[in-house]
Amino acid sequence: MEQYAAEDDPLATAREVGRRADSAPISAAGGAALRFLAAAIGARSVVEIGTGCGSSGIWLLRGMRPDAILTSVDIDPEYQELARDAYRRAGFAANRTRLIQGRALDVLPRLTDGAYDLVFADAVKTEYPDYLTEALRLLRPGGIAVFNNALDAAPLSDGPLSVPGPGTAAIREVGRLVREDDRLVPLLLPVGEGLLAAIREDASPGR
Ligand SMILES: C[S@@+](CC[C@H](N)C(=O)[O-])C[C@H]1O[C@@H](n2cnc3c(N)ncnc32)[C@H](O)[C@@H]1O
Repeated sequence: MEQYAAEDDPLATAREVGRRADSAPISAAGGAALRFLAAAIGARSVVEIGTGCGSSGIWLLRGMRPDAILTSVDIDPEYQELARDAYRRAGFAANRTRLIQGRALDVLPRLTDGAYDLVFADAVKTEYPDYLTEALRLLRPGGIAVFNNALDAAPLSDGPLSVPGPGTAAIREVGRLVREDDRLVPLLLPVGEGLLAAIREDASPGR
């Protein structure tokens, strides 16, 4: 499964740059799932939380419509410069991306309510429940929130390593919040690092 999605030169280069910079680029399988989801809903407007060195952004842009804009937030301006290079190498014009430098929880409240088709979260795990709150405000009805590293919520053994850290506890919490929210259609995809996805349902009468 992990090898099915192949990375071409721009993606392989972005991964290598990200690996050297220690920015934990998304796996090819996870990226392919992001591309699929963006394409399935014809995404025109996407928010990414955690630009890194551009790997997930390239996957998202490849699924989005040709005129779509990726808004990507990261606290680290150097990562964002590397991401800008990665998007350019992948053939995307500069006006297809809006890179905003800052803390996610400072930047997200400034973005417009209901204006986005997809929100992808891949930054601070302990902030995932807050990202969910922001995503539900940012998404249009029918839009999708996606959280990376969802499999970190599942301990692989009963040994000492299975004691949940704060990141693990937050990922479990966001999983519970998504599952128990009647406004959301949840899906846990066991690809890559694990993607927790949720469609924000249309709340119009008659549904
Ligand atoms: C796992 S990496 C993102 C990888 C990227 N999505 C990719 O596939 O290449 C997490 C990113 O979150 C950023 N980050 C850390 N704390 C942050 C914060 N408070 N607000 C926004 N971004 C933050 C880091 O600088 C890092 O680039």
